[in-house]
Amino acid sequence: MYYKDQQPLVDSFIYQIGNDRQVFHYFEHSNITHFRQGFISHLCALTNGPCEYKGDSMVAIHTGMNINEKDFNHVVDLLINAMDEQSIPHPVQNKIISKMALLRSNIIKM
Ligand code: HEM
Repeated sequence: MYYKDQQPLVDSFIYQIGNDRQVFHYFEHSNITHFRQGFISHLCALTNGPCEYKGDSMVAIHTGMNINEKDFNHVVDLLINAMDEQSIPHPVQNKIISKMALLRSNIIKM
C-alpha cells in the first residue's frame, strides 16, 4: 500500500477535471458520485488495497469514448496536479502513475 488517503486526492482530481477545457466534455454527462466512488476504490485496489474494485473493467467503461493519446496524457497530468495539490511525495506519485500507465492500452481508442 503506497497511499491510504484516496478521497481528498480524488476530490482534487474531480475539481481539476471540472475546470479543464480539454477533457471536461468526456465527463459532462457522467454521474460524478458514481465516478468518484469507482475511482476511489479503483485507486485503492491499484495501490494494493486492502479494498476491492467491483466496478466494470477499464475496457468496458472507456470503450466508445474515443480517448486519444493526447487526452489520456492530459488526464494523467490532471491527476499529477491533484497529487501535487495534496502534497503527495514524488516517489509515491511515480508509483501511482506507473501503475496507471499500464492501463493505457485498455483506455485509449477502442
Ligand atoms: C489510467 C487512467 C484511467 C483510469 C485508471 C480510469 C479509471 C476510471 C474508473 C475507475 C472509472 C469509474 C468506474 C465505475 O463505473 O465505477 C472511470 C470512469 C470514467 N472515465 Fe476513466 N480512467 C482513466 C482514464 C480516463 C481518461 C483518459 C478519460 C477521458 C479522457 C476517462 C474518462 C472517464 C469517464 C467519462 C468516466 C465516467 C463514465 C460514466 O459516465 O460512467 N478516463 N474511469
